[in-house]
Amino acid sequence: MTRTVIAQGTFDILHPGHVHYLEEAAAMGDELVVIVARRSNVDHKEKPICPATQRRDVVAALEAVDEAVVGHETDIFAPIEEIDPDVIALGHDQHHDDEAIAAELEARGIDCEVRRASGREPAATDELLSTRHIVDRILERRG
Ligand SMILES: Cc1cc2nc3c(=O)[nH]c(=O)nc-3n(C[C@H](O)[C@H](O)[C@H](O)COP(=O)(O)O)c2cc1C
Ligand SMILES: Nc1ncnc2c1ncn2[C@@H]1O[C@H](COP(=O)(O)OP(=O)(O)OP(=O)(O)O)[C@@H](O)[C@H]1O
Repeated sequence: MTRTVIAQGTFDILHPGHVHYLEEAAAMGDELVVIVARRSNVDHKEKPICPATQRRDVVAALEAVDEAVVGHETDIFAPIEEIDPDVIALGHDQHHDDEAIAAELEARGIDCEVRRASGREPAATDELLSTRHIVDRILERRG
């Protein structure tokens, strides 16, 4: 049986940290589906610059990714219910509470494991492994 993994995030300006996360998530199963956050749901940091459909299309073009979808506007568990994954891979630094997610999955009758991916160690000292760092660097050098 195909083991489906879900990864999710903003993916505004892609960098090797995203690739690391998505490759690790893909290795947790046979098929990787990525949920791309809507602008309205990114409220714990600066809003993304690129439109959601653009972020989705670029993520979908990555080798590790089988499918990318723009997330639901109000109920972040609605796409999960529809996709019915075997694993949800949380990013190493994501603010979501693993146990709260597991409890909501159980409440909705979704039998799915919640796992954490690891962080990528910089391969070179000048690697920019965060969208925020890339934006800061652009402002510093071109602003
Ligand atoms: C299991 C799960 C499902 C999610 N589904 C959606 C969704 O359907 N729509 C959405 O806009 N955001 C969704 N999100 C939220 C974002 O993907 C993300 O966590 C956050 O808004 C963006 O911040 P980040 O990239 O720093 O994680 C989901 C998050 C989790 C953990
Ligand atoms: N350096 C990294 N190593 C491993 N995973 C990462 C790294 N950077 C981001 N990710 C993962 O990619 C997913 C999407 O993250 P997001 O798009 O918020 O990236 P970000 O570059 O960290 O953004 P920002 O810098 O704006 O906080 C998250 O699950 C996050 O944990």
